[in-house]
Amino acid sequence: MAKFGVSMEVGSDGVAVITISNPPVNALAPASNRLGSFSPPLHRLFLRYRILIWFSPIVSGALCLLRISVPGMRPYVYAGFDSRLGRIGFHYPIFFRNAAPSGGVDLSSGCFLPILDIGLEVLFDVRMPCFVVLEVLFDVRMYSFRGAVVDGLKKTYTEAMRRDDVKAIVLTGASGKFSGGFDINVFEEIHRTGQLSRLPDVSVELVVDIIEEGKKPSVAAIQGLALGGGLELTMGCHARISTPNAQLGLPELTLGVIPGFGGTQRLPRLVGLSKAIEMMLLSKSISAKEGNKLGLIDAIASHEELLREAKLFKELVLSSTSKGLVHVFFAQRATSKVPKISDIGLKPKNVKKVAVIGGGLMGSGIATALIQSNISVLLKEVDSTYLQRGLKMIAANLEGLVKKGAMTQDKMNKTLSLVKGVLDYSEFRDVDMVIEAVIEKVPLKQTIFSDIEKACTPQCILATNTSTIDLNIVGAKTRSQDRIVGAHFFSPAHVMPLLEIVRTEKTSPQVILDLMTVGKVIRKVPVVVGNCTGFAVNRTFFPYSQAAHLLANLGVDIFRVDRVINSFGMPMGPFQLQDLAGYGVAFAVKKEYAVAFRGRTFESELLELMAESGRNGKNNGKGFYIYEKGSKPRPDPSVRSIIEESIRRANILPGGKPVTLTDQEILEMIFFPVVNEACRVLDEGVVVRASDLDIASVLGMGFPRYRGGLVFWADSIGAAYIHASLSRLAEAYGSFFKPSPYLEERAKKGMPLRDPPCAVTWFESSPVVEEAAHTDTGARCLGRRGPPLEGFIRPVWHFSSIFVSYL
Ligand SMILES: C[C@H](O)CC(=O)SCCNC(=O)CCNC(=O)[C@H](O)C(C)(C)COP(=O)(O)OP(=O)(O)OC[C@H]1O[C@@H](n2cnc3c(N)ncnc32)[C@H](O)[C@@H]1OP(=O)(O)O
Repeated sequence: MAKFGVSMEVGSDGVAVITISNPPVNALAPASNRLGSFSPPLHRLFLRYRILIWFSPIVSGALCLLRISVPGMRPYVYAGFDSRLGRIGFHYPIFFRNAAPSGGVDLSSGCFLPILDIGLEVLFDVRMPCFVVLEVLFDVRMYSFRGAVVDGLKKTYTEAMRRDDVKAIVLTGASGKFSGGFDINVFEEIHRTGQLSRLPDVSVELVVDIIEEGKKPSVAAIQGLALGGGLELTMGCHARISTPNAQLGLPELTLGVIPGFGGTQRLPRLVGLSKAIEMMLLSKSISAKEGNKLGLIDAIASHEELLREAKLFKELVLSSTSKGLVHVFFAQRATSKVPKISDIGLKPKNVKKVAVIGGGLMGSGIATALIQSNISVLLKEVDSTYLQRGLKMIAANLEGLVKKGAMTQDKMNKTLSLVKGVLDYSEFRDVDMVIEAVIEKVPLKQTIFSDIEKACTPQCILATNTSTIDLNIVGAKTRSQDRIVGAHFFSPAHVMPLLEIVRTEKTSPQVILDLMTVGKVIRKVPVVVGNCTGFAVNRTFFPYSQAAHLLANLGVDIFRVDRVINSFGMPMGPFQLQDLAGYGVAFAVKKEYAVAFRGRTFESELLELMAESGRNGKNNGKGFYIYEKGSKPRPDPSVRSIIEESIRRANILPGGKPVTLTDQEILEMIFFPVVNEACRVLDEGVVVRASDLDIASVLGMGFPRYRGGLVFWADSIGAAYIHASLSRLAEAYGSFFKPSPYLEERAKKGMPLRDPPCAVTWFESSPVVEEAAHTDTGARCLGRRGPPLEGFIRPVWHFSSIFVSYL
C-alpha cells in the first residue's frame, strides 16, 4: 500500500512513479496541517522554552503536559496533569480557530492513526514565565497527517526532476483512484476561519512550473476518478493514460467555485469549447473513453491566464455561494452517518426483490426507481384496470428516459422485465421488502399492514410511503412494529433525490440500515428522521403554503408572492406549487396539521373556493395559473374574485385595508415561520442534526442549494433578527408567527440555530457539529467541558501556571 501523502518509487528503467495517497479519494490537501501547527501569532516573543510534548492516543493516567487522544478518527486535546495522579487535575478541551499559516511542527510525513505513541520536541514561545501562548488548530475531520499532498507533490516532483536516475515520471493515485480534487475540507475551514492563505497557488507553481515546464516527461495514469484539481493536475502532464471507466470532470461549480488549477484554460483546448463549457457549467463528468475520443491530451494555458483564474478562484472561495454549496456537500455526506445505526457494525442485507402496493403516481414512481437499479418489483393493485394503469406509468417513466437519450430501448426492455403486476399477496413470500403506497387512509393502511404481516416472511421490511400519518397508527394492527419503517419518497419518486426514512422508537436499527442501503442503491439521499406528523420535510414546510395564504388574505398579490419566492431561488412560488401538487393533497393534510400543530396554523378557505369554482391546479389545467400544453403557466387574473371572497371570509385585513409590504417582508413572512417550525423539529430531535434538515429542504423542497439549506440560511441571518421579526409579526397578525422557545433561547443567547441538541452527543465527526462545539451549548452537548473558543485564555492560563511549576 502506498504511503500516506505522496511517495515515489524509481524503477531500474528510470521511470519514477509518483503516487498520491490520501484516502478515501486522494484529495489534494495543502501542506500546512492544523494539528501540527503551534505558533505564537498573538504575542511577541519574550522567552523561549523547550518543552517535551507527548502525543499519545493510548496513555491514560500518565503524567503528561499535553495529551492528544484519538478515539477513532477524532483527536481531543487536553492540557495539564492527569487527575488520577492526585495532583491538580483538569482536562480542558482546547479549541483554537486560527493556525499560523506556516511554521510550527511539520508533521506532514506520515499517517497519524497508526502511530500510537510518539514523542516530539517542540519549540514554544512563551511570553512570561507563567503564560504560554499556544495555538493549535484542531478540526474533527482533520486528517492531520494527510494534509501534505500538494506540498508532497511539489517536493517529490522537484526531487524527481533533480535526480539523474529519473528519466520520466508517471503520476498516479493509490487505491484505484487518481484524485477527487482539491480537499473540500479546506474550503470549509476557510469559511470558518477566513484564512485564505490555506489555498496554495498550485496552478502556477506546481502544474506549470514544475510539471508542465519540467525537463522530464510526465504521464498521468488515471484510474477510478480524476475530478476537479485532480483532473487539472493531469492536464499539466504531457500525456494521460486512463482505465476505460475513470470519471473525468470539473465539478467545481457544484461547490460555488471555478476550476482553480488552470482547468478553465486547459480543458477547452483539449476537448473543445462547447464540450468544456458543458462539462464545467453542468459539472458533468465524462468517462475516460469519451475523454479519449475528445482528445483529452497535451494542453497548455498561459501563465497570465492562470494567475487571473487563480485570483478569481480565491475570491469565489470566500463567496456566500461557495460557503452554502460546500456546506451542502458535507451535510449530504453526513446523512449516511446515523449514530447507533451505521456505526455499530451491522451488515446491510441484500434487498433483491421488493413489493410495491399501489400503482398510482407514487407507487409507479417508486417501482421505476427500484427496477432502474436492478431490484425486482412486484406491483400490487386491487384490480386489473388499476394494475394496467400502474404498469403503463412505469413504462412511460422509462420511455421518457429513452426519449432523452438517458436509456437505450434495449435497456428499457430489460428494465421493464423486472416488474411484475399482481392482484393478491400470494407471491409476497419471497420479497425482502414491501413498500405500501396507497392513499392516505388510516383504516386501509392498517388492513394492508396486517395482511402483509401474514403474507411475508418475518424478516421482511414493512415500509410505508405515507407522508403524514403516524407510523405507530399505521402498524397498530400488527405485532411487527420493529420492522415497520417509513419510506417517504417525494414526487415524482423516480426523479426526486430525497428519501425520508422515518423510524419509530420500535424500528430496529437493522431495518433502518437496510432501507438506507436500498436508498443508496437506487441513488437517493436517505435522511433518517423521527416519527411525527409530516415528519421532517412536510412538517417543517407546512407554514410555507399557509403563510402564502395568510398573505393572500391580507390582500397581497399572490403572483407577486410567487415571483418573490421564485427570485429567492425556489423552483416555484407556493401558489404554483399548490397547483402542481393538486389541491387534494392540501385538503388531506390540512386537518392533520390543524390537530397536530394546534394554535400555530393558519386556516383559510381559499383552496376550497378554488375547488368550488372547478379548479384543481395543473391536473385540470386550471388553478391560480392557466396551464396549456406547450406553454408556460400563465397567471389567471380571474382568480382575483375568488381571492376577494376568501379575504371577505377570513376578515383579517388590518383596518379593513390590504397591507402594503416590501419584497423583503414577503420573503420573511413566508420563510421565517418555516424556520420557526424547523426550530421545533430541531428541539424535538426529529432530525439527527441540523444539517440533515438543510439537505431535506434542498432535496425535498427545492430550497436553493447555494443558500446552504434552510437552517444554514437562517443562521446566516441570525436567530436574533428572525426572532425579533417573528415577534413583531405575531403581535400584528397572531400566533401563527409566534416564535418557538428554541428560537427564543438561541436569539437570547446569541447562538446559531444549528447547534446540536443534546440528543446528538454521539455525532462528532461533522464540521458542522464541530463548529457548533465552539459554543457553550455545543461544547456541553458534545460532552466537553470548558469555555467556548473565544474564552480559551482561562484553561491556557491554568495550564501554564501548572506547567511552569512543573518545570
Ligand atoms: C482547485 C480545484 O479546481 C478545486 C477543486 O478541486 S474542488 C473539488 C472538486 N471535486 C469534487 O467536487 C469532487 C467531490 N466529490 C465527489 O463528487 C464524490 O465524493 C466522489 C465522486 C469523489 C466519490 O463519491 P462516492 O464514492 O459516492 O463517495 P463519497 O461518500 O461522496 O465520498 C467519500 C468520502 O470522500 C470525501 N471526499 C470526496 N471528495 C473529496 C474532496 N475533494 N475533498 C475532501 N474529501 C472528499 C467525502 O467527504 C467522503 O468522506 P467521508 O467518508 O468522511 O464522509
